Amino acid sequence: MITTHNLIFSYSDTQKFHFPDINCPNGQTLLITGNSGTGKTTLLHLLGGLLKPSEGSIQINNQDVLSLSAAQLDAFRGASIGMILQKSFFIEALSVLDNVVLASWIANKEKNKEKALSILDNLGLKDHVHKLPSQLSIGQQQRVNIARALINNPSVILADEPTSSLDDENALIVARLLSNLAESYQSSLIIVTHDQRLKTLFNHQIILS
Ligand SMILES: Nc1ncnc2c1ncn2[C@@H]1O[C@H](COP(=O)(O)OP(=O)(O)OP(=O)(O)O)[C@@H](O)[C@H]1O
Repeated sequence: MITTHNLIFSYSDTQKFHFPDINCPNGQTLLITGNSGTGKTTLLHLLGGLLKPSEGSIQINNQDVLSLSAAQLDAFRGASIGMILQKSFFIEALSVLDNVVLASWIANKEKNKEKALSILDNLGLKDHVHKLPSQLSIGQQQRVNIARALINNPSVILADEPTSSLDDENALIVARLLSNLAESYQSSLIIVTHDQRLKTLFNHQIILS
């Protein structure tokens, strides 16, 4: 469950973002759309604790995220937030499986290989786990990204343009998959996108202007 109240952020004196309040319960998907430059990625980075607002509050499962110290926030992010960024950043020398296992190691010093295999299997990547990321298609790489974000059972999944580099078929597959996984894991899923194809898929939407 993630909620925000009165979030305000500025990169400079001339540009101030005042974001609408967010309320995304467990298991629900919220789509945040808006034209280029309206602050979608900025908002996602605020929600993920990568940027700090000048005003406002963010609560994740009743934790006031902005009251945490930098070290506490790092630990909280690792345990509670899964981020799917627009570009995939893999360790290219490691297999798909090891890239996913590494994410659990970073968060809690556990090498959870069985779970990584099970998530990759759920995502239709069973036959690709021992390949290098560069040997996969873009759509498959995006699914590895999703596996990596889910390995620690995050309360909140934040996805930045997860479908914009995908063709129509893969875009719909990835969007539905993400939403179904969020529901079955009872995570709150927030997708920011300008991908018009997703607009018909989700009931809960906020448009930034
Ligand atoms: N690090 C930064 N320093 C200064 N200004 C920035 C920075 N990052 C983004 N901006 C500005 O903030 C505004 C919002 O950027 P943001 O990336 O959040 O928009 P967006 O809605 O995600 O855009 P797009 O759909 O094009 O990705 C833009 O005008 C951008 O130039």
